[in-house]
Amino acid sequence: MLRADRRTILRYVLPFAVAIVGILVGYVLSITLSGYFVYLGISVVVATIAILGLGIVTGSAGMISLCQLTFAAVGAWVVSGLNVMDAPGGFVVWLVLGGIAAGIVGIIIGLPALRLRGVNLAVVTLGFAAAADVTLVQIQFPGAADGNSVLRPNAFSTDPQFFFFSVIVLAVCAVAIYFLQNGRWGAGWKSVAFSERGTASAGASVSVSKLTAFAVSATLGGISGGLIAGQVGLAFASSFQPLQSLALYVLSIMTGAHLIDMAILGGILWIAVPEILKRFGIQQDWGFVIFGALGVQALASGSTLGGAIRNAWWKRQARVQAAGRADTLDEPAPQAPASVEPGAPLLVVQNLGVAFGSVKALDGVDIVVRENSITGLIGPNGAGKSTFVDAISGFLPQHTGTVTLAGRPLNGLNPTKRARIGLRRTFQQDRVPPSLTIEAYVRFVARRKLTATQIDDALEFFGCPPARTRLLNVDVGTRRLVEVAANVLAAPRIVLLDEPAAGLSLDEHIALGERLRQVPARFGIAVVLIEHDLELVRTVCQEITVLDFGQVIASGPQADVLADPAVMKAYMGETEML
Ligand SMILES: Nc1ncnc2c1ncn2[C@@H]1O[C@H](COP(=O)(O)OP(=O)(O)OP(=O)(O)O)[C@@H](O)[C@H]1O
Repeated sequence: MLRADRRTILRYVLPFAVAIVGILVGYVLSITLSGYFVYLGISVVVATIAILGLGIVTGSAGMISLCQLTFAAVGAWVVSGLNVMDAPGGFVVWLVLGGIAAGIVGIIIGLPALRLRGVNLAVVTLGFAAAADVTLVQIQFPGAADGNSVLRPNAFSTDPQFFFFSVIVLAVCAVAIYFLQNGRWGAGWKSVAFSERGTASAGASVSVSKLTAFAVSATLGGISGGLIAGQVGLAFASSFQPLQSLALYVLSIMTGAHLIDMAILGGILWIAVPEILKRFGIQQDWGFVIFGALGVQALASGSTLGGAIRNAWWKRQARVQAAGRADTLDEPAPQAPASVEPGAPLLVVQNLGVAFGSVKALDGVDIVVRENSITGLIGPNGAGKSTFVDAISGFLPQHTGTVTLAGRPLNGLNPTKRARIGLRRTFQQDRVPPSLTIEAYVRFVARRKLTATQIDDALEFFGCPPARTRLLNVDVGTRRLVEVAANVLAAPRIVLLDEPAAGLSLDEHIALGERLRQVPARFGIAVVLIEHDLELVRTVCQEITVLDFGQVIASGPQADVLADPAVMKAYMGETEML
């Protein structure tokens, strides 16, 4: 395993090193390329910035945006307007202001994304692009009518110099995006793309994740538009048409433009395809047909070029690492610390009821979970266990009855707020975003400062793979363990585990049981374990509550509950089986 401190250094130093190399390459190209290719080079860089931004909404956050060039038009408009006004600060300041203005428009356009998905969101964004296009044609860009050309920065006034300037802007944007992608925001974007419920239960706001994705994406769009204004001098609506935004979208989903190298490839294709057509004497509009065909292929295959290449590489790496390491889950659990006595009532549920139409999934359920305790919640299929977890964690606000955590009423709080005040849950279905590394996922879910060593220790305790492992390369059972470890590292008051052992082998069940038993003493957290596997519940839980047809039929110390004839009858159907 890579040492934790080396891992941290690599994460911070590498992106700057790559950016500096990129800038040097840009400088060399700026002094070696001939005039026409310099102009094309500027266009490639500008398109790369726009596609990189688009990749955040489409590739990272899994939404659709068909108006990236309209955000670019906002940036170009602001730069042109400030140029006409001869505003202080010069081109660089105007460029930044253009990006900020586009970012604000991005948030406004992102608002419908809080309610809309898929085709509906596509229609909204395309409608915005079409409306903006009509308006721009009518009113034109500031300075366009009287030929008031945008002034480039003094040191970058020639085309080769402006190309070099654009490369520097791209490098700055790329480093910023790298850190955003690998920070909380990026984890939020990837999480929301995979599961909104999983995102909320990690204490993150789904709305904030979506809006930040739109804002950052539009900001980059605005910066690219500002650069276009500097490149051409006089901006016109024809550079920002909705059809071009559509083609840009196609390139972003085809290449996987949230990845910086793939955004560069997208930028090259954006310029190269029409250029090649021109060389062969074919009308450049045919480029849209080619982009359309590539888009259909990308949507049909469901994967991006960048994603496919990286997945293949990571799978290979995972195989090499797996060969060199014994499976930690099979190792005996760490030495148990002294067990702690359960404390005061922590989670108090009174008269909880949930109805789906005429089906009463929960009816008058009372449960008390004490601090530092492990309570098992069992019952046959359809008894209401998952409904209970959903109601307690805030996903079923229509429930009746009251729920308090450490005396604080939870009624009316959404899942994000409940997670933030110390009530965490895991899911029966896989809600762990495969596009993250284990470490990034753990940091996202934990929502608190953790050293690499703390993460490594907790992962080792739960028998998870090393922190750098991609979740994509981890089987579903192990992903559940990572989910448990991450939620425990969040240091909540209580964690509700919905069938955490599903997908694990028998040996792994036993190992997990041993580890869960130690959670209250080791981490100071109360646990509610929802399980079908009675052996696991027997091993782990002091107290057990049994649900049947949405009602509590028994509750109390393990031995008493499991000996209860009503439980035997309801849970297993026949008494001999318990
Ligand atoms: N969204 C829903 N709409 C309608 N009925 C539902 C819904 N969710 C659950 N139910 C019903 O509520 C009851 C309780 O379901 P729930 O999934 O909570 O049971 P469970 O004990 O978790 O079952 P399992 O062990 O199979 O996961 C079942 O009758 C189920 O069909």
